[in-house]
Amino acid sequence: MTRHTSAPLIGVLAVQGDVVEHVRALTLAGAQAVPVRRPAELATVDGLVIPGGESSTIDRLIRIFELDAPLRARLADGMPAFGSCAGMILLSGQILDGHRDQRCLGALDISTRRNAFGRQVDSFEVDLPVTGLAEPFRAVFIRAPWVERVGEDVEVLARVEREGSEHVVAVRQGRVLATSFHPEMTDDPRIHALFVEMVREAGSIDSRANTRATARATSKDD
Ligand SMILES: NC(=O)CC[C@H](N)C(=O)O
Repeated sequence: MTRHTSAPLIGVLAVQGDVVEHVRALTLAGAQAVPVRRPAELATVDGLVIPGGESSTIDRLIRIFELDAPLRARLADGMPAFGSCAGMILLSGQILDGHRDQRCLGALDISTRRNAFGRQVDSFEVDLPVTGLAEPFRAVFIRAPWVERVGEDVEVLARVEREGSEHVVAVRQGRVLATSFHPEMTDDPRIHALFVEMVREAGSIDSRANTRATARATSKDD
């Protein structure tokens, strides 16, 4: 599952949403990127992006494609993941203003409010300072969520100010990254590069742990 080359294999969940844009951004950021539609494809990737789109539709399709259980299992097992916009909603622990029956994957200890900034006409762009990036990032918000509650293990990477209030719009918790905005819709690969680095780091930590486990098992056999 974990490769040792410098280009990790990163999947983009491809049931609905802006898959092609993420594949392109990941490739620019130095990863090998593949669409993921089947459990067998999910099993081969070192990390996964959940794209922007419509979170309740993606949630429904995940279940129809029988990806729900394998996805939860891989996330619980420490697979790195990055969600943008609808992807952030799906990775959350709680959805506010969700569709009836809409579920989330609980990989981030956050509560996310859907369509928090208003309707489609309220889509906007700002130059956003993001922790870990030297220069502000041109952030594109489209019917975006914001993060209303952040658990204590969650690091806030960015906040945006709208109409006099500040809202959390980028977070990281361990191996899971999420943004309310769409870095895949710009030509700037820095957020994807941050995620590719997280995947590389996770791969080398896991392979060191595997080496130690093998060494322990071998020494027991001696
Ligand atoms: N651009 C987007 O991904 C929009 C997200 C959408 N409003 C949802 O609830 O899923």
